[in-house]
Parts: sequence; structure tokens; C-alpha cells
Amino acid sequence: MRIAVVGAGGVGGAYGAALAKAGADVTFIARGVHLAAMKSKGLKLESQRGDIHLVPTQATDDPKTVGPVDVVLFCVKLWDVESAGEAIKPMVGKDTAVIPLQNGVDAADRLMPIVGRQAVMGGVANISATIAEPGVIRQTGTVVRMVFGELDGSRSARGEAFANLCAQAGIDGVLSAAIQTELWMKFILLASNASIMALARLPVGKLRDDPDIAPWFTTAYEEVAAVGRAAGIALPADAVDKTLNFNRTAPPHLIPSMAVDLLRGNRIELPWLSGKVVELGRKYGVPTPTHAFMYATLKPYVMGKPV
Ligand SMILES: NC(=O)C1=CN([C@@H]2O[C@H](COP(=O)(O)OP(=O)(O)OC[C@H]3O[C@@H](n4cnc5c(N)ncnc54)[C@H](OP(=O)(O)O)[C@@H]3O)[C@@H](O)[C@H]2O)C=CC1
Ligand SMILES: CC(C)(CO)C(=O)C(=O)O
Repeated sequence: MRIAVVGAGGVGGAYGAALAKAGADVTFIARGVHLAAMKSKGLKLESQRGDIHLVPTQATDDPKTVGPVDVVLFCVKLWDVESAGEAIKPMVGKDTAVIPLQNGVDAADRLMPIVGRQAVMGGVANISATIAEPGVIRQTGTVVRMVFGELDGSRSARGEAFANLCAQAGIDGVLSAAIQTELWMKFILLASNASIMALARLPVGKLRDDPDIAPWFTTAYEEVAAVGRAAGIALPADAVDKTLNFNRTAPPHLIPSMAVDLLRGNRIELPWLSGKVVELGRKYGVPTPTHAFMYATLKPYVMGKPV
């Protein structure tokens, strides 16, 4: 199976390394010093599950040299969706599946007008990883799970083929018939935790048991779930309880990628996370005061550390 991993960062690097190690024909689309390091030293994944060092690593900044592939794992940040979407067109053939793994709930909708409705599936990344230095990806924790599915809920041959490949690569790959629900279940958690932990600049273990902070997780989750239901998403009745339970049992040092970006002084994905909750809340007449406050107070950091 030919795979292109677009954006070889925390998410793309970690999944791509596992797929390549399992024998899949993986090409990484990368750029800058990270690409140069991958080409000269090979991509390295540091993980408690065992390190992987891909030498040599198939990597390029030019999708035209790759041509059509079976699966594009689309792993750039949310602000790069449109530009990277344009760039990958030469790799999208008649049967290619493009699986966007961004957090948030709108990446697939934004990609469809660019690469075509038929190509785009839905995807959720359950992993925590970051670029530690050029050419090196570091994973936190041991979860390597990916949920993906056709947006219309059908069970496709391409979905099944990719699920089989995930199994060979040690990725807990789940082919879902309800990918919109999966995306929103993660959104309840992530949009809330990203803002709370970016504001506190601390990982989950330092916050979830504090009696002054704990209720804000519940309130923030409830706002996102209410917006999702108003938008017509079929969320389970215990969606908030499930999310609270996940948060209670997450590794204490887990910190959302948006908080990592804020601590590094990078751009942050806030407009597509708390910002999206507020935007959709307004659209559907659902109050979102917690996310509105978090969005407003983090907004000065959207383009990086304010000067
Ligand atoms: N990190 C995590 O643990 C998780 C992240 N996610 C989501 O996954 C997405 C990706 O996050 P993450 O892996 O952290 O991001 P990273 O910043 O680590 O990786 C993205 C990479 O894509 C590169 N890139 C962007 N555009 C292009 C392009 N046109 N051509 C080639 N390379 C390109 C970036 O390069 P450059 O630096 O030069 O811009 C960067 O190296 C986000 O939406 C995030 O919310 C989901 C679950 C977990
Ligand atoms: C791993 C997790 C859930 C962290 O909260 C995440 O999605 C992220 O860091 O973006």
C-alpha cells in the first residue's frame, strides 16, 4: 500500500514511522530543517513502546514527484489545511483516500472543495507526540490509536485495507461507521482541555483534582456537547461523563499540543477549537460563556507570543 504522510510532525511522524516499519511504502511530505534532518539522518521516533529509526527515510517537499497514492495521512496544523490541501493534489488519484487527522471538527469540510468530496474520509488521532528536534519525534504515553471512516458511514474497501495495514503496524486502527460522532467526542475533550491547559500552562495531572479548577472541565465539556447536539450530531447521553472519565485516567503529564505550542511561543489552533465552539454556539443559539472567556483570553497568543 502506498502511503503519503503530509506533515511529518508529532502525529504524521509517529504514525508514518510505525507504518513504514511494518513494510508499507511510506513517503513523508515535509519541509525546512525537519526535512533536511530526515534526509541526512533518517526519521527517528522515540517512544516508550520502542524507538524506530527509519534509515533511509523516503521524504520530499514535492508531492508531484510522488504521484497518486492509496492513502494520504493529512497531518498538518489547522492553519495549513488549505495550503497543504492544494499541494497534495498530484497525489490524489481516482481511488485515493485522504484522511485528515487534525483536531477540531472542520478539516474534512475544508478539504473537500480542494481535493474532491470522494477522496476525503474522516479521521481522529489518539496519540500524543511532538517534534523534539529536527528529524526526531517524541511520543508521550503509549497510546497509538487512529479512528477513521467514510463520512457517509459506509464500510469501504479502502477503509478495510487501511485498517488491516494499521493492525500489521501495531496501530490500534478503528474503522468507524460514525466518524462524525467520534470527531465530536474528541472535540468535547480537546477543545476544552487545550484552552484550560494553555491558560494554566500545566498538564492534566496538575489541574484535574484541584477543587477550584475541576468544575471548569465539566462546564467546558457540557458547552461543547450542547453545541454538538444542536448541530445535529448523535452524541451518547453520557458523552460528558465518558469525557470526564477519560480525563480522570489520562497520564498525568499529558498536555494538549495547543498548550505545547503556546509554551513554545508558536501559533496556536485556538480559532478552530474554543473559537469554533463559540462560533457554532452563536450559530445554533447555544450559550458558551466558558469557551468565550477562554477564547478571548488566549486570543492574543493566536499568532505566537505577543511582542
Ligand atoms: N501532536 C499531537 O499530539 C496531536 C496533534 N493532533 C492534531 O494533529 C495536527 C498536527 O499536529 P502536530 O503533529 O502536532 O503538528 P506538527 O507541527 O508537529 O507537524 C506538522 C508538520 O507539518 C509541516 N507542514 C505544514 N504544511 C506543510 C506542507 N505544505 N508541506 C510539508 N510540510 C508541511 C509543518 O512544517 P512547519 O513546522 O515548517 O510548519 C510541521 O512539520 C493538528 O491539527 C493537531 O491538533 C491530534 C492529536 C494529537
Ligand atoms: C493527545 C491529546 C488528546 C492531548 O490532550 C491531543 O489530541 C493533542 O495533544 O492535541
